[in-house]
Amino acid sequence: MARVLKVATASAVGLFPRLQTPVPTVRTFSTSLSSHQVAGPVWNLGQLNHVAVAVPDLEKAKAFYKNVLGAQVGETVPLPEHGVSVVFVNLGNTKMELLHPLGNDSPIAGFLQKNKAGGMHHICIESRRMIFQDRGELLFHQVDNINAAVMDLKEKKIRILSEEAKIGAHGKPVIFLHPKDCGGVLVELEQV
Ligand SMILES: C[C@@H](C(=O)O)C(=O)SCCNC(=O)CCNC(=O)[C@H](O)C(C)(C)COP(=O)(O)OP(=O)(O)OC[C@H]1O[C@@H](n2cnc3c(N)ncnc32)[C@H](O)[C@@H]1OP(=O)(O)O
Repeated sequence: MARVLKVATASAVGLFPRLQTPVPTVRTFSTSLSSHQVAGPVWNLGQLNHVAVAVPDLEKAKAFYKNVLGAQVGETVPLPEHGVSVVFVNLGNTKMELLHPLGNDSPIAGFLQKNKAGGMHHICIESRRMIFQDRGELLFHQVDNINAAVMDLKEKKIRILSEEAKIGAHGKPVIFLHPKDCGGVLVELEQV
């Protein structure tokens, strides 16, 4: 859903400190947002949030990153709604997420059956809100980017692996895109 803000230049810059004048991305579309009305994606990819690795033995993997490589390794967090337990390894500019199956229907069970020693499971890319300037007026549209992404990707026949966004490991909405539609890589988009 689009929200419209009418603001003066100064307050726009104040509200959205990442924006410097002139506004870097300027597209024109009406207040009722639809991807039909926009030339490109209505959401904006940001940085790599994490690379996830599925592991058969979580404690062994934690010990490897902590004791052998000397990384900062977090606590094990069970996420039953995702069917996994996760551990984040802090790498400074990004993270690794160690994944281990939780429960009977874990979505990573099949992957670990095929890859007994574990392996790279998915990448997670941040998806930022995009702010639009309308017809040169100081009329800004804020897009709920995960819903915009869903709409845009469905039109482009990219399979989304859940009916709707779920809340991911960082408490933010996430969607997963089918690896066969993304060059063989399972892609998670996280709204930031
Ligand atoms: C907490 C949260 C967060 O970070 O915020 C998480 O990480 S949750 C992390 C866990 N959650 C998820 O992964 C949710 C989304 N994932 C899924 O829905 C599933 O894992 C699928 C991606 C659909 C795969 O499921 P499953 O292994 O049962 O399907 P499948 O055996 O039929 O696989 C279909 C084809 O995709 C390939 N395939 C399966 N998993 C893959 C992966 N991770 N990367 C690349 N390719 C993969 C298989 O080898 C197979 O290819 P061939 O046909 O060529 O043999």
